[in-house]
Amino acid sequence: MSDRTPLMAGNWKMNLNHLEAIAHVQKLAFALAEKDYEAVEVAVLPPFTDLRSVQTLVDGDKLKIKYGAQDISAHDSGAYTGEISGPMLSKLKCTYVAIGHSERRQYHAETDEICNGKVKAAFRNDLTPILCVGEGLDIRKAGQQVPYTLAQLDGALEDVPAEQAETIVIAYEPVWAIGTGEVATPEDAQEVCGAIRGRLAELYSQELADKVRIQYGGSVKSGNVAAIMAQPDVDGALIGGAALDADEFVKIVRFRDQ
Ligand SMILES: O=C(CO)COP(=O)(O)O
Repeated sequence: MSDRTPLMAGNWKMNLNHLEAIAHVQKLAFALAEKDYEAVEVAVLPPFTDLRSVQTLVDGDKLKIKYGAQDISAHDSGAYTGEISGPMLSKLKCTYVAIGHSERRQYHAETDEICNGKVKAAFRNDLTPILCVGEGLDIRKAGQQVPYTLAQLDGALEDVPAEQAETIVIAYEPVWAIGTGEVATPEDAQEVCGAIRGRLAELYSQELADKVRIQYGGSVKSGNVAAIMAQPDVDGALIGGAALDADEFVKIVRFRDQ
């Protein structure tokens, strides 16, 4: 068992307005106990428009729930209509920012180069990137999931120094398992998460690789989380649909009880 603290993060995607966000975080705060936060780091990634409301609640009640954004601009300010900058997110005391989620890669044509710019913007602004990588079904069928995912990792980490890379979170999310109910087997998750850790050791050092948390994402639920978390290189989960149900999310946080 590693000494990496598991990170359970709820990616709300484009769900829950700011009033619903407040109600949801209040439910989580009510259900979660001190011992949960000691065992697991708990985070939510709401839409941008909810972040101020979540910050006010977390700050006001000194909650231990962390929060962050689902995307970030590669630029810190300027004429970039519709974008949200790193300084804006760190001013709202965000801890995390998801970068390169497959839905952003697919619908917004985000390349590894764009992700690299966003990873650097996050670090420049004291935000921890949750870098999402993972293959589509065609790649999986061709048995190319490891080289494909490692190439995404290499691209997003280009010129990122070790002192920054050691704090990054990597989320391995096979695209074919997202929102489909088709969860990867624990062995599938371990194969790629283990390869990611191996590549971090090659790019940086084994010591650094041993510090980095690697999450699995894709149809995680209370019923399958324990088996996935039992894998040696899986240090948490990035949860989509199941994170919108507070009771279910709390059960996932308590994966050791499942
Ligand atoms: O994309 C995901 C989290 O970022 C996973 O989504 P689901 O848990 O809904 O499959």
